[in-house]
Amino acid sequence: MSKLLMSVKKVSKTYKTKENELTVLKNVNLDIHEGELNVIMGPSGSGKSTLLSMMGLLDKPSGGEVRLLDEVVSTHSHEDLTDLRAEHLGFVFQDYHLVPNLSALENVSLPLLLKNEMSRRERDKLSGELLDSVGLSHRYTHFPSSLSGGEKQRVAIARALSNQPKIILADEPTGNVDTETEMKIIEIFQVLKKQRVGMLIVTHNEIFKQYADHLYTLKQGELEKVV
Ligand SMILES: Nc1ncnc2c1ncn2[C@@H]1O[C@H](COP(=O)(O)OP(=O)(O)OP(=O)(O)O)[C@@H](O)[C@H]1O
Repeated sequence: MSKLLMSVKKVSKTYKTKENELTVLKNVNLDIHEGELNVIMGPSGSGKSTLLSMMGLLDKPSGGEVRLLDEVVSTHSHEDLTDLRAEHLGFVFQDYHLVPNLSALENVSLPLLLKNEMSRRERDKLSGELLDSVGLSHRYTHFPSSLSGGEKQRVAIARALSNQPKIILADEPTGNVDTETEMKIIEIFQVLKKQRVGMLIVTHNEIFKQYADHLYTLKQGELEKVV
């Protein structure tokens, strides 16, 4: 059995507003092992992005726990979680979250700059290689505003890979792309699998069904294993 990288145990999430409470996740259990592609599908509003935020250590569950490398991390401080994210996780956001006044190369370099372990030259080299690998060698100096949706998506993927994370979490990674780019992105995930990266993708795109090692559906906050 391959190594368990991350898991959620009995996770629930309730959003509280002044008027009411909305329980979005109910008793969710999920494991991410190295080299495995996990795919979650489910209707809009079923809680997919919420679950991904818990696993990306961007938000805390109301109940249950999130474990990273066999340590409970959901109780850690905000600062600790920021460090753990930088060290172990690559996150691809549904709406890219690129920094508008940085070029494609600078956006990809950003996690490396924050980690502060490489010279500028090394950062640029690695970031350039990552942009090459997602087919964007001709877009190093472009700002997000002059990139297409699919190009932004690929910059976001390259950025998620730049700190060489053990785990990739991706929210609708083929959301705005044409078929050719979709295949490129799937190829990237296949390469990451070979590199033993553990992945969780939430998507509406049925094409991922055929590539998933484990397929789940999330319906009204309840996760069900399909494969
Ligand atoms: N911060 C919040 N406060 C209150 N309710 C929220 C908050 N974030 C999400 N929700 C609600 O939680 C439910 C689940 O949202 P979520 O974004 O996780 O769904 P999803 O499955 O990712 O949807 P989609 O496929 O459309 O992206 C929705 O009803 C949403 O309105």
